[in-house]
Amino acid sequence: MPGDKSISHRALMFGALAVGETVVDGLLEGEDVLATAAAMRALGAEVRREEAGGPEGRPRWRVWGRGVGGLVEPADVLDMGNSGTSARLLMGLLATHPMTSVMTGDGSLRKRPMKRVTEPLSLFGADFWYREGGRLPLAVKGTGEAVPVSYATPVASAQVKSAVLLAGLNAPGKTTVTEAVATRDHTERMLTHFGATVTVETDGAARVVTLTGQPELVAAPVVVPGDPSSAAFPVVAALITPDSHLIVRNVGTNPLRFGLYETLKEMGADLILRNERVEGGEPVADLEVRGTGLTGIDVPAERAASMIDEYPILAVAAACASGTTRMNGLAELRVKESDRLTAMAEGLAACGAVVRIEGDDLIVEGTGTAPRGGATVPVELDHRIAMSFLVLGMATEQPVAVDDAAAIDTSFPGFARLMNGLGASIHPLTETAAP
Ligand SMILES: O=C(O)C1=C[C@@H](OP(=O)(O)O)[C@@H](O)[C@H](O)C1
Ligand SMILES: C=C(OP(=O)(O)O)C(=O)O
Repeated sequence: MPGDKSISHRALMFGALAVGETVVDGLLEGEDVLATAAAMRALGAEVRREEAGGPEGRPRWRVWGRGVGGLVEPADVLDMGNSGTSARLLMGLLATHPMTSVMTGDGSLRKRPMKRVTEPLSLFGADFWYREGGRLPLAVKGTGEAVPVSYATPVASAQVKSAVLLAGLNAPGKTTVTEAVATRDHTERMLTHFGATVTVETDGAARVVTLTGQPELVAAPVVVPGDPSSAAFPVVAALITPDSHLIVRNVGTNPLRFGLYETLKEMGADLILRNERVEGGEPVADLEVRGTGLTGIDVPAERAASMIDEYPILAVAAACASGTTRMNGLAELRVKESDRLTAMAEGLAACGAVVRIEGDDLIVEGTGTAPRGGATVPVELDHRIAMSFLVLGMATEQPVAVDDAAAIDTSFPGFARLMNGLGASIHPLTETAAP
């Protein structure tokens, strides 16, 4: 599996703030992470790639950091491409550096809401200018005299939590984020790994995370595990293809990222974790899966944060399962790279599935066999929509097409090659000549 996207972004950002050389193996070389790498270079860090410097001749990345508070003003606009994580986490860093930066992104990112981070970041003393609705392009004037902040996140979002914690890195005293539902904790884990003091108190599903500001971050090696959000595609492909048998090696199993696999097991998936171990502070395992059929279930809203990027591919699994699957509490899907709730409902319906949206819930009526397929689905710059419908096409009678597969490279370079090696037939459609 390609490296974990969330962990890859953080390895580059924290490496750029640490003193010394951070060596990163297994970095995801997707466009989103490359946008973070370019931004960290523009902010003064040295970031280098060695073609075959890592284990088994894989690329190795090295980052020489500038110390907490040591980033320099970028000379040009920072282009975060398609990546919400790059944009929002970086805004946290920029908010507490005394300089002015301008940020933009692609047509998808420029539609996504940024007030969810600019509002808490203003509490540190930063100023923001943005388009209507808090949209990119955006300018931030960071403060050199930040005050620490205590903030309760109104949305379950690891990006909001992380943006506040990263701003808190360069504020004296304790910055606290309270979240009503736990979201992925890679920021907390990796900041601790780099020497920061981060405490986490839990109260039922809620968490209170406290960071002590202005630590000296010390360079530390990072081994990036395989991305469970990417592994979801071959795993579901195997589950919806009868008689499949697949082992996916080295997949991160962090419990705050593992909701999809829990859900698939509840749907009756033959899914076994092998060789469970801890690598670089994160739990990993090999996943063994067999295609033996799935049954629809109710997926509780409380689980959404632990599988937020996996609903498109879960909806595909549900369309091939027998019985009703109800996915509850998906409001956040409307503000991803596209409106994923609508994209899945419309795309699955075009492929012949029975599906509906009720409020923020997605309901898919499975018949025990895959829907017929035979549609071309608009991707709207959303990698997960593209990959989900291509996987569906492995099980349908008629082929499924997507109108643009380029976005897949943001998180899963080599997706088509890998899936074709498993028996898929993903290929560009040849243009028919104009009459
Ligand atoms: O912190 C992160 O690395 C991410 C958090 C999630 O976003 P939200 O915080 O908006 O839920 C997720 O969708 C994204 O792919 C990666
Ligand atoms: C939502 C996603 O990423 P981001 O928010 O970083 O664009 C994703 O990868 O599905």
